[in-house]
Amino acid sequence: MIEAVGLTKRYGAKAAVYNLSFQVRPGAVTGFLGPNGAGKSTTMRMILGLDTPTAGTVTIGGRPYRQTPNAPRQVGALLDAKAVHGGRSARNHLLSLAQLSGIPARRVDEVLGVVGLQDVARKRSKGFSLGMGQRLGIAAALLGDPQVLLFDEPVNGLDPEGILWVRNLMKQLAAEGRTVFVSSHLMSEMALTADHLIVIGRGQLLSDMSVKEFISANSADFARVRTPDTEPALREKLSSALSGAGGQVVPEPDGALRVMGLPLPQISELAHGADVRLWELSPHQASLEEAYMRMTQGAVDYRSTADQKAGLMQQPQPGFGPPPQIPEVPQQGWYAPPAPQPGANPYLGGQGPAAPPAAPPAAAAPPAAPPAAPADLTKPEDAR
Ligand SMILES: Nc1ncnc2c1ncn2[C@@H]1O[C@H](COP(=O)(O)OP(=O)(O)OP(=O)(O)O)[C@@H](O)[C@H]1O
Repeated sequence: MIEAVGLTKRYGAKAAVYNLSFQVRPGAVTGFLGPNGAGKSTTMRMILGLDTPTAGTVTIGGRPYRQTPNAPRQVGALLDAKAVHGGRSARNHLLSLAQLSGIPARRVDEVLGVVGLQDVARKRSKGFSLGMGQRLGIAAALLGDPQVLLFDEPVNGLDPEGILWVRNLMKQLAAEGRTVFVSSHLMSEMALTADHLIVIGRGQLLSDMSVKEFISANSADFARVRTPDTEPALREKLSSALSGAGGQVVPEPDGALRVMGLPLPQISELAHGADVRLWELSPHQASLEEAYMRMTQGAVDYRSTADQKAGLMQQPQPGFGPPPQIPEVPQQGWYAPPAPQPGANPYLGGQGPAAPPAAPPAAAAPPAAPPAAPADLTKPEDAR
């Protein structure tokens, strides 16, 4: 199990991660979601001992990564698929990692088969596409047959077949009882892959619950009602009747009305009572993607000005309540468990208990992939 308690990382005045507490349990795929710059990679680097927390702790199986005996054998990670010596072949790259951790060379051929790179195993990786690089990074993570796996954006650059493959691989690894922690900013993909979701925004915890709970907590039922396009007055009449009965009514771009807070039969009765004919009355549920966008929209750092001008920014969708705001001063008990230490404003430098920013490790490469053990997920061994 991975456990973070009050995890905080500051880079000078910037709090990349602030007071983050969560657990990642074995036997499940846990999706780690958040918009660009939310702090996902920083958190993963701290889990792997590649960055030092400014405050708080993060452990794997009860110990910090760097104090874990044979850590590379316990934990495999894909952090940056480009962190590969481009002049080496895929096989030689994996062989060098294997040798560092005492992994037998036959395991290299096994994982090359698992990720589908056996045919290009002797080609230099600098000629690899983004997707092939991702597969090589995943092979390195699997090399030691570890019980704990971290993948930072593993589907980045993969085609649909590759995305499906990664999805199934993650599920299979979790089904084998492993701890699988996968970062992404794609809610739709995580909804298909993950059992549990940890969502962060601007370094803080927004949500920590199962996918099932996330869906029921964040998707809202509503009705779509459409009156004859030829008689706009009927739409206004119906809108007033529905609002008068306590419904929340919002016009949809195509001329229909979105109605929250009233059951379908009551909407029908109200329309009948107002003498308004209906062309459509249908039940809907907001998508998970929509719920996620809604949840994180207060925590999006980067947004195109063209999108803003074109009105393409995510608009608040009715029915979800006010969007969660990242508080200026973090409040104890606000989504996240209470801070182990009283917090200061993470967005103001030089205040509070912040330690000086820790120097990142010289090499931001994933930990060497660790020694082999019997693998359920591999293909039969190839003869060398
Ligand atoms: N070494 C660093 N020095 C200064 N700031 C950093 C450093 N690493 C990360 N940051 C900042 O910390 C914040 C979190 O970055 P991080 O890469 O962890 O986010 P992320 O959720 O992984 O984003 P993305 O989805 O875009 O990869 C960002 O604002 C980033 O600019």
